[in-house]
Amino acid sequence: MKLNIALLPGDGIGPDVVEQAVKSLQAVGEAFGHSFHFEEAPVGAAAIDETGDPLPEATLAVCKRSDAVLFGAIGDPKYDNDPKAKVRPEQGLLKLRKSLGLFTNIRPIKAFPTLIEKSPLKKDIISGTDFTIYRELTGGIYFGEKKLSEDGSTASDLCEYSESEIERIAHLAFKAARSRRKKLTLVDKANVLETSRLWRRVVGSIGESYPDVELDFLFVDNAAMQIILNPGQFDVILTENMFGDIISDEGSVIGGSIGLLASASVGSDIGMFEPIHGSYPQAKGKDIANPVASILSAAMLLEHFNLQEEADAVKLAVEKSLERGVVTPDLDKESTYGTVKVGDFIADYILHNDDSTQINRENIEFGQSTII
Ligand SMILES: NC(=O)C1=CN([C@@H]2O[C@H](COP(=O)(O)OP(=O)(O)OC[C@H]3O[C@@H](n4cnc5c(N)ncnc54)[C@H](O)[C@@H]3O)[C@@H](O)[C@H]2O)C=CC1
Ligand SMILES: CC(C)CC(=O)C(=O)O
Repeated sequence: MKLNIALLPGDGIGPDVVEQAVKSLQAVGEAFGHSFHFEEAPVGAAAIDETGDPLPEATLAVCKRSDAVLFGAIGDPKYDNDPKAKVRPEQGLLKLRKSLGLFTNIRPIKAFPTLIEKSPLKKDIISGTDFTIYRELTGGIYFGEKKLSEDGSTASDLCEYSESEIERIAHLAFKAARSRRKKLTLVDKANVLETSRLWRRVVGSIGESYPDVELDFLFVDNAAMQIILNPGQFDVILTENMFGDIISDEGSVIGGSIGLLASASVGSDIGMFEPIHGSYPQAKGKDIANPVASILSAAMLLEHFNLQEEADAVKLAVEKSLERGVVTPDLDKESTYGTVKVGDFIADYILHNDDSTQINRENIEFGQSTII
């Protein structure tokens, strides 16, 4: 298969981790006879520095002529600490998601047996955890009108959802639940928010077309507690934009590090594959960032094109790195491995493991990421 992949490394550790994901994809190309062509473009603070725009037209054009986008992270303290900044790196990512029609962000959360002792949570609580968050990505409060009064003393952000925005992601989430353990939990704040009550009505009504899927509802405050109290109860979680952003960072504690959590943003012809973490500016260029989230995002990219065997080869290589202790310091403070060495190990394993083409999927801890 030939794929044109737009590379948007972005800011902070984005370039560090995307470089490792590219190595893994190149190894897959070589091992399985695919041709991946990469075209890089600036986004975020890097793009503001170059052009004044966090998503230059030329970058959007690169994405639009690609088959898929591999995204790193955006964000820089010089904007985070300036409440008056008119242009921000984050606007680039939001605009990109909207422009590409990426209304669903899929975030798998698992407890990996090899890392079970790394989580701050108790082993018996987290073992067997395997759920996926379907986060709405192009609506809600991140996209509503923002206002600041002239004297700067009052501010507001509008949270708005339409039936059709809820329907399209709800169908994807129900289909995912149908292919998994057949349970869907809608996380909202319907006791307070009108938008949440709309979500309940629309999702409840769509649920009638999926009678084989058990649907339940949970307020987001309770969900935040349940995710670390009893994560095994969840199969697919469906939620709006901001709640999904927050509870998935919380879910990353289960796996042991946010540096492990990958995601796929889908909705139109071009998918975007991105770690859930941010630009972790303190670690930029220090060779300490965990590249696994970016590498597993590349595996989700492969699954998106039905290259399951290839995605499995990447996941197996990641598992081997974890098993053998080839991990970054977020997972082992004593580790002598950095971002590059972990990336090298994984790419090398993809290339040289003799049985990589006959992987027994049953033995792969990461399983399938349920991209529908
Ligand atoms: N999708 C994106 O591009 C996102 C961008 N951001 C931006 O990132 C910047 C930093 O935001 P923070 O709130 O500090 O979130 P962050 O996710 O960048 O970092 C939070 C903490 O998570 C850990 N961490 C994150 N990625 C890691 C990795 N690959 N390996 C090891 N540890 C890792 C570190 O302990 C770090 O202090 C901000 O400018 C923010 O706006 C934040 C979230 C998402
Ligand atoms: C615009 C982003 C910085 C919001 C975010 O935290 C995310 O979507 O991961």
